[in-house]
Parts: sequence; C-alpha cells; structure tokens
Amino acid sequence: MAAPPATASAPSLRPSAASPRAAAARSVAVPSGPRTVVPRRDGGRFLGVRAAKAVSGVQSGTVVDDGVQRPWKLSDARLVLEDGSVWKAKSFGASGTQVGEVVFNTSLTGYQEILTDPSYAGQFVLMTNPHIGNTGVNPDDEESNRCFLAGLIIRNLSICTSNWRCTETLEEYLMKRNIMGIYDVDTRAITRRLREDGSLIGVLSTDQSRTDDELLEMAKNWKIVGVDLISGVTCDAPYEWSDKTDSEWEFKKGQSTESFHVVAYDFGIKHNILRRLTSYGCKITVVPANWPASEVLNLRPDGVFFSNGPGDPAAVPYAVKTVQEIIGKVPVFGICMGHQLIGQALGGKTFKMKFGHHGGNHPVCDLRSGRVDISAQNHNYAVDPESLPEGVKVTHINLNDNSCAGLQYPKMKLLSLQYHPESSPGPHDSDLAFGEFIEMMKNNRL
Ligand SMILES: NC(=O)CC[C@H](N)C(=O)O
Repeated sequence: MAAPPATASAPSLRPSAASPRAAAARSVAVPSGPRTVVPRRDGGRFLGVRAAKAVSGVQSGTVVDDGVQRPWKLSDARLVLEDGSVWKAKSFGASGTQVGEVVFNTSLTGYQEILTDPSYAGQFVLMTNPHIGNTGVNPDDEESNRCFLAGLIIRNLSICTSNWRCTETLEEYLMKRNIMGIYDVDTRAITRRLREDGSLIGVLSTDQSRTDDELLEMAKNWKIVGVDLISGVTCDAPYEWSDKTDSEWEFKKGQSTESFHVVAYDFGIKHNILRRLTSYGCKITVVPANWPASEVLNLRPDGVFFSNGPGDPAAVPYAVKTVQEIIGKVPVFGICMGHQLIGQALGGKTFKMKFGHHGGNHPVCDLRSGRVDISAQNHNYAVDPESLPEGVKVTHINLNDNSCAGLQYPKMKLLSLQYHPESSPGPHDSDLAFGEFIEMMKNNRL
C-alpha cells in the first residue's frame, strides 16, 4: 500500500519522475502535430501562422503507446476519487502521481490566471468550460511566479492555439512547470458529483504500476482541512511593488492624486491585487505571512492589506493573531483568505462550504446600496456571520447561496471581501472596492 505523502504542502507534492511509458510517448516526433496559430495584430489582419513544437501527440499525428503506432492517444491516466470512483483520462503536462482536493471552476476564460493563483495550492482545478487551451499562455497573465495547484482537469484540450499574445501552448507550459493535466474525462459528471456529495480528495496518476486500490487509499489518507498551506506559498522576504495595471488594460484612469503607503501581507497574493492597488495610488511593501505586526506598524503605513491565500483559515492561528494585533490601529482591507482571517480575528468562526465558489460568474449583492456585481470567486471556506460580534456589518452576500461575501466594521476602520475585486480572471464590476479602501485611508489622514 502506498504511504500517504508526509505533508499537504503543495510544493512537496509535485510529481517527481515521469513514467517510462509516458516519457516514451513524449519523445516521439510528431510530423503533422498541432500548430500554434499566432495572428499578429495589424489592424485585425491575420499575418502569420507559427508552427508549434508538437509535444505529446495530443491531437493528430502518430502516437506511440505500448509500442503500437496509432493516430490517436490512448487513455494513460486515472483520477481516483475518495468515493471510490475511477475516471480514465488522457494526460498532458507532467506525469507522475499527485494527490489533491478536486474543485470545479465555472470561468469561461482565464485558465492561466487560475493556474497561477496561489490560493489553489493543494487543489485540482476542474474547468467546467469544455474547451481549454485555445489562447495558449503568455508572460503577462501570470498571477504569481509559479503554479501551486495540484493539477488541471479539462474536457477538451484545444487542437491549436490562436491568440496574438500567445508565446507557448498550455501543454508546454504545464510540462515546464511540472504540473499534471488530464483531458478527455467527463468533467460534467465529476462536477455533478462534487455538487451532490461536496468536494472530494482525488489522486491523479499516470503510473500504471499502481493499482486503483492503492490510489484510493492515498486519497482517503490525505487531508487538506486543518493544514497550513500559506507557509508554502508566501514570499521569503519583504519587497516593494510598483507595477500598475498596464496602460493598455487600464479601465479607470486617474483615480487618485494622493499617494498611500500600504503594507500587504502575502498569504499567497495575486499580482493583480498589487497592480490594482498601485493603479489607485498605493506604494506597496509586501511582507511574508509570518512578518511581525509590530514591524509593520513601525513602518507607519496608511493602511494594511491582508491577501488571498490557500487552505483552511482555521489552520493558521499565527496569521489570525497578526491580524488581531493590527486591526483598529490603521485602516485595513482583506480579500478572500484575508477576509476570513479578519472574521476570525474579530472573534468569528469560519466553516468549510460544501463545494465552495470558484468562477467568474458569481452574483454578489452590496446590501448597503442594493447594487449587484458579477464577481470572480475562489474559496472553499466562509465566515459564519452569526458568529461575529455586534457592530460588524455584513455588507455583501453571494446571491447563489446567501453566504457572507463582505464585512465592514467602521469602528475598526475595516473592510473585507470574500471574493476577488481584482478579477483576473473575471469581470471588473467590483473594482470600486479598492476605491473604498483608498477613501478609508484618506479619511484616516484628516
Ligand atoms: N482565494 C482565497 O483566498 C481562498 C481562501 C481560502 N483558502 C478558501 O479556500 O476559502
């Protein structure tokens, strides 16, 4: 029986060795393999086609499996869920064996931002949109410096890549980052199972020498609840951030003439949060998750930001303590994990949701104005509003299930959102939330 991995931290769970069979399949040159089509921007005119290096014969071309040449690829991977179900699939990206929690994401686009969102550490992301990979990847859409997720589960891998920003295919990208992916699997059936039974632990393997029972045992013995995943994704040392949203993509010009110094706790921070804060006039010092509150307050910042991050907010008491030491002293803003930590720091409780919210199409109501935003979300835990002390206002709810999606506590100069106003990927509806943080810092100066 395979021993379960010693730790749930995503980096240590990377598959190590490619199976010889998969490696053999990958080493075969595919003469008429997939092409990357890269139309250059020139008044909308299509200017060129770039041939991509065929990697594993995902689509057309000759594929060698078990020493037999076929014009198609056989299933060479299994996803075994903790409920005992076994799903045959075809692999792309890295080979090996990987354990994680399976969650489904309903975003239609933005798979690269999802792949690089550190909040997915320890999780397999299943995309409900059946067609993935068609825009390839590019150097500008990264939300962090690496992929922390356990793997990617999709229905169809696009046969070609067609986007003017594309520099690499999705498959090449996953391969380089040692991330496993599978396609040709019934993503609708798995999603329905997750919706009915709740999120499930799964093991993805291309290793034919392991039995289904071994993989099932591995899934059953692995835990994500109660594990500190933040320490595996946070930065090592403080740094300054000064990149704004690229002028080409800036959708709100000239928000602020004043400048604010914000210290941002990195629990797994997404770059677009930093870019949006910078676009609103903030100079940001990013600090690691365990950075002492006293040192942050010594910097005399205008405000402190608590970022998104992976895993169970109840498993990081050190972070809750830090938030407790800071709130009430300077204006604070929290997003997702930051919101959950603020909830706990105020004396509230968080709980695990049945299957969470992951996608770019979640309706959220701002109860203060009645305004409804379509929002980007990615979380499995939520704050229980009943557990919060008096005076803390629930400002936003998710209209799909009425769960708490935002908090405000004017006495403590505090705002937080369970979802992602920075989008990336997702709609920009909630960008105004950054403006509210700016207003709070401005008023605190008066
Ligand atoms: N995006 C996030 O910050 C995720 C928060 C937390 N890890 C959750 O899953 O609920």
